[in-house]
Amino acid sequence: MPPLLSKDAFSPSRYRALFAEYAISSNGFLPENAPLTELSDPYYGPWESLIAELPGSIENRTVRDKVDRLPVLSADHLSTVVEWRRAYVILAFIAHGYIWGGDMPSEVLPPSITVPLLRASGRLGLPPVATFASLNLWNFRSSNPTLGFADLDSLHALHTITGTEDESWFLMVSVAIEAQGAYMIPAMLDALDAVEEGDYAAVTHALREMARCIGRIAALLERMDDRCRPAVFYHRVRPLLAGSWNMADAGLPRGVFLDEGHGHGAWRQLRGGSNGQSSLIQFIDLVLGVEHTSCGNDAAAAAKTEPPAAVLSPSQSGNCPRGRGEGFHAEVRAYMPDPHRRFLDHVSRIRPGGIRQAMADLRAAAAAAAAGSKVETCPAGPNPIAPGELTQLQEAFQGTTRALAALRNKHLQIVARYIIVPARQPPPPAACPMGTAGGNVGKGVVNLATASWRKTAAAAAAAAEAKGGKRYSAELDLLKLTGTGGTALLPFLKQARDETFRAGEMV
Ligand code: HEM
Repeated sequence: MPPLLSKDAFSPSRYRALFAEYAISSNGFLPENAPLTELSDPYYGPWESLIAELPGSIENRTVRDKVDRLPVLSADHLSTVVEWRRAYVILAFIAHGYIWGGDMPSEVLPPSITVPLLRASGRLGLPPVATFASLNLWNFRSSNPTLGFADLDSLHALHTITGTEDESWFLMVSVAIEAQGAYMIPAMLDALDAVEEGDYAAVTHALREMARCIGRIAALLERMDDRCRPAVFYHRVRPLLAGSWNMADAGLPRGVFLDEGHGHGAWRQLRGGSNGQSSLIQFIDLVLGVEHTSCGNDAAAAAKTEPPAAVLSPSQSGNCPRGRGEGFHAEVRAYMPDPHRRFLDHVSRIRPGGIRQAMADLRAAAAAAAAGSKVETCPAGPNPIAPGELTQLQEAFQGTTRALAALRNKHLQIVARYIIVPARQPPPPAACPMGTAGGNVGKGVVNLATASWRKTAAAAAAAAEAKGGKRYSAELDLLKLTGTGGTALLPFLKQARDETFRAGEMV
């Protein structure tokens, strides 16, 4: 699917210096060129061999043995940024394979992975865990680059943790979405400028374009079902990509100890990889002025744990328990590459409250003018706005926020199909071709999928007993299901959708 407009239509060359500073390419938050497929220095051969056979090593339970025999390689031979990214991708995948690739999760990550992973993640400004950057942004190739990275059918993941086509497709849907949304970045920066200049027709036009682009993103999201089966996602992929935060039920009550050797190391509790870490969606929120306040997590678990040590924007703070402090959306910025996090901070400073606040200011000024009060200057821009123009702008803004709320609604439906429904069904037997990870409740495997199932089954039994044996709806317990990022799923996602919708109604 080609982008709506050519990338040149919104003169990205204007932003060349800005985009260079914040590592934004003509593919948005994706790199300009497809990521490196191999570290050419033979010194890193052991890493390359391990990642090449990772799914098989997890499946036959040899991954830990192999990692334990791996030497601690120095990161000093990495030089270019694309090499650092590749090292981070490899090591984050192996880390998850090591932690979750056994019957019980491993509470300790050995020095052979911890030491270089800490170097690579520190260099890139990311936490030492699989993130949207390692799984998606820097983990793809295209079999037909001339079609652009928004062409989902030609995208393939460089690495997956399960070796399944389902996982590759799951990861690539997000890559295509990032590419599809890329041209909105200069377009919306132009729109913020146009507010400043009082060129409201341009803002209206940009908002309409944005709504159409969000529609295309929604169409890509809907293609998830084409090649990613919910049961494979839920029982195999998701448990292996889980983080170490809020994972007590899944067997990591203290998180993971990152062992640096020689008696050094630290316990860390980190969110797992999640599309919620996409900078693109947060960029759209910021420009529109959609504000999120949910912590997206179980308050008790949140209060016990620390956010990752990374620079966080103070701009968004939610109604979160003390000790955690930020809303989910602000907190996951620590899981974005450092330049992208700084870019979002930059955008939030251009016009706090985004176009929503500008609309509110314009409306107040127009109302004051209609009432005959003297308006010294219009706070949203230098030019007063004509009533007809204001109506058009308002409609365009509402159209865009509705499109974004509809996208979040589609996402909720996906979450229902890929998490809620499979969580209600018993795990497949170990012998099933879907594989073993997560399908081994009876054999004592402990991970996110089996923990959710045990919780639901136990609650159902208890409730059935309390109700005199009546059939129990597991609905309430499903509300407590956690995402790979550690969130209490449905309330959080619904709140994000409703906050989006409300932003449109506020103008
Ligand atoms: C099978 C497909 C998917 C599933 C099961 C899924 C699941 C989830 C879950 C569980 C969360 C809660 C946060 C967390 O625990 O990390 C979440 C959040 C989020 N996801 Fe997805 N997701 C899927 C695909 C996508 C895709 C393709 C996108 C790309 C647009 C996306 C965008 C988001 C965003 C932006 C959030 C943060 C909440 C928000 O801002 O609305 N998800 N997702």
